[in-house]
Amino acid sequence: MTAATAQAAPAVEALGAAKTYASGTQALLPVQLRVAPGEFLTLLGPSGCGKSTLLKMVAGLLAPSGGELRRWGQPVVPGAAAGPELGFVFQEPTLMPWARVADNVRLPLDLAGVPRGEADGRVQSALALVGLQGFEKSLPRELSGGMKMRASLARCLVTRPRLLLMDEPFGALDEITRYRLDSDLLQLWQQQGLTVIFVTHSIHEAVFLSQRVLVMAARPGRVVEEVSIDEPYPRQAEFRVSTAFAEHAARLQRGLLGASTA
Ligand SMILES: Nc1ncnc2c1ncn2[C@@H]1O[C@H](COP(=O)(O)OP(=O)(O)OP(=O)(O)O)[C@@H](O)[C@H]1O
Repeated sequence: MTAATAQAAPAVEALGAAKTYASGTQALLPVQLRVAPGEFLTLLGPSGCGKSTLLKMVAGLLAPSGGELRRWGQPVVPGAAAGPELGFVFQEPTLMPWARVADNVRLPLDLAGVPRGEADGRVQSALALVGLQGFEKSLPRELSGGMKMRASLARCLVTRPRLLLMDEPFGALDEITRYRLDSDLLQLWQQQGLTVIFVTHSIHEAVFLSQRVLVMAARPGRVVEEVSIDEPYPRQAEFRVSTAFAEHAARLQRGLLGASTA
């Protein structure tokens, strides 16, 4: 494959990707999905609709039981190291409690054998991107929940990923902190030209962030609707109280309700 075809390939494709666990649970019926480079896509749905399952299959952390996943045109090999191009942010910040912020953020570079001088420079840049300059020497217990999540995001950005998979990253935060992190994430997404697949239960978070939302339903897990949030960026706080925002939220709400009564 040439560099030109890699550029043209979708960032992510799911070609009938499905998952039935060994227990017999149909976590995800076959999904057809194409995510363009630079897109912000959100998976929205209730607990158990297969959001994490789909994200883990895209990351190669979980093998599909049917169909295929591709990243940048290449088949995803389950269990194979994804490389620095992919970042995965979990709901829990999963920081090493005994290590200072800078050491936590440098971990992926240490594991990859990046020389210390270069790694330290990249850690500084990643901390600046998430607004944590000055907290290099802090321990995780000295940080607020939002700051821990920023550190976790910095640890992900330090490898300079092109694709960010985010599994309810701000779900445990208070609403105001979450709004702030949502806004900062959008800025990062635009600045860095990232492709993002974001998982949430929150209709409002989905509307605020996304270009496109896949509405999902449970038992069995499946995609029931695809909704475009055709609103310009940058999206300011006022967008949250606009009529357009309310209309998009109502549309997603109807999609979720329709799926739960179907
Ligand atoms: N390892 C597993 N073995 C068996 N069943 C599983 C496993 N992981 C998930 N499931 C089941 O698959 C379904 C989809 O789970 P998944 O975690 O993907 O949903 P989700 O939408 O991400 O839920 P949540 O929002 O609660 O995280 C659920 O019914 C869940 O119980």
